[in-house]
Amino acid sequence: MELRGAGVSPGIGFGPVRGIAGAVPEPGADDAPAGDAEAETAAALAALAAVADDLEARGAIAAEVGNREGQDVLNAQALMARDPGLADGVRAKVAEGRSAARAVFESFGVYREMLAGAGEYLAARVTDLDDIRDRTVARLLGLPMPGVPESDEPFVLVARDLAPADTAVLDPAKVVAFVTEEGGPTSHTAILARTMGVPAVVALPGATDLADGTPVLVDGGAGTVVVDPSAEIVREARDAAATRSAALAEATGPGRTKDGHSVPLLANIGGPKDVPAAVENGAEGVGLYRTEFLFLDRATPPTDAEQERAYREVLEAFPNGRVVVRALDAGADKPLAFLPPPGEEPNPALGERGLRMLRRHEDVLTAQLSALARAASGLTTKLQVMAPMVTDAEEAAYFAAACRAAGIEHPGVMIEVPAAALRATDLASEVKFFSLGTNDLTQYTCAADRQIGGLAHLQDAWQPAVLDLVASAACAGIPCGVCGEAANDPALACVLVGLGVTSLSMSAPSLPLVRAALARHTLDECRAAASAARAARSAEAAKASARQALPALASLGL
Ligand SMILES: C=C(OP(=O)(O)O)C(=O)O
Ligand SMILES: [Mg+2]
Repeated sequence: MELRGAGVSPGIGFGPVRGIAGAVPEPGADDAPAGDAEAETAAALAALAAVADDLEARGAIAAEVGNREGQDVLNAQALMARDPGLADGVRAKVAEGRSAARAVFESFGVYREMLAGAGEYLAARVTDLDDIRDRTVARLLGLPMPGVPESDEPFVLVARDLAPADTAVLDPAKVVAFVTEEGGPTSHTAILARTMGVPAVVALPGATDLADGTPVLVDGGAGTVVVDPSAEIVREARDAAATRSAALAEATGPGRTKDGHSVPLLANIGGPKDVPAAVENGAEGVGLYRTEFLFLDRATPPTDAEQERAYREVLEAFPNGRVVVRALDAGADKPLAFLPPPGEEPNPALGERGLRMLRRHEDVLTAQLSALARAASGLTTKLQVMAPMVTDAEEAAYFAAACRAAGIEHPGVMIEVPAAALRATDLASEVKFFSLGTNDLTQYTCAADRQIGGLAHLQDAWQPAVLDLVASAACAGIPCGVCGEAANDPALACVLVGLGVTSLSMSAPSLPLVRAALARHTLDECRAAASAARAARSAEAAKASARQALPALASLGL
């Protein structure tokens, strides 16, 4: 049986399904204890100790894969599980006649209330506490562990959607593919999958009905999931992937078309931990440093020193290149605990986010820009800083002034609001460069929330209307890159270059294929593909006619 969703991260993954387990039920208040009070207490304390051990072991794994923040979070959780006050609470509840699981549940309840009422910082830790409680109760009741499953063998992770917290401890060596029921091509599950180089299919209806252990073959390029495939199908898929890798290994060096037109190929990163993959894949610099990962899952902003360190680490990795850092893009699909929207927002994507949020919290913007300026001082790397969610020239001028005040010489703006693309020449007189955020630009052009899987067909940067807006921004007279997910698609990358885009930034694993696709086509062929795509009347037709104008794609198995 073959299921079809949206392929968002190319590659082949084969393995048994492991689902993210659902919620752990509350143990009944009247559940009878299984043994006497002593045995029941011993069982509860042993479960707490086992959960703490397990959290520490997962922390060590997170550290091994370079995720030190993940390790800190898990170690802090282990400490909570080992809290002597918690153990006393469990003893007292068991003495009152509760079962081990119920005693654990109620003892956590006392802490939960204390934390929830103790101010913003501690309230944010309630989720961590609930996670430890659920893990302990699951262990006592013999239920599957909540969250990302543990497995000794590689597996295909299946979930409704993946939250950043679910993925903090993912070991890329264990997860051979992601399949999710929700999430569009530009959702953060998709972005994460591409960053990790893990094949992924999203927006697959019924994905969570796949039983644990079912073998599946995931094709993250085609968007298909073959359930229980024959050995021959798996072998063929792996052979095709190997042929493609061999073709890719041939394309090296800076990005350029067949006739030598230079198109710098840059990487999208979320922090210093993504730099090695960018370098390995030949990135000529960073085209989008998403700084919100530094601010995520914490109740206060990172300190000035912490920010400076994270920025400098990235800048130092590209002494001859450029690093384009995006100022904090909080709000909508990237909510931050310490920067909540000012009120209820029925449409968060149209609310206070990006530069709008930074203007409300100018101290956060100023601190970030100063940390960036300090991080770059004395280095040869070219630091460029851009603002997210900019609508008009006044906003662009505001951001450029803030950069200048901090000593940053190359301010730019993201073009992700249709108004900004339509009036690109107004904005171009205020800043030094543009970077097209095609994820949001597509969301806003097609009025299709990027977080809704059912609208995947409209979240397609091949939509001719999106291509028109790209062309409008690209001819405004200043350098104009693309850092949205559109740049990951080799055919679309050629079209973007044909539209006048001057650099492309993408997830590191996509660089070789895009480099190879550009190297096999001339600038004129890219221009012809761009014209053909803009002349089409649907995304599908645009893609089909562009492909006809890009004959060498077939030699890359595309
Ligand atoms: C690159 C973009 O930003 P993000 O995906 O982080 O919103 C975009 O919108 O295209
Ligand atoms: Mg965006």
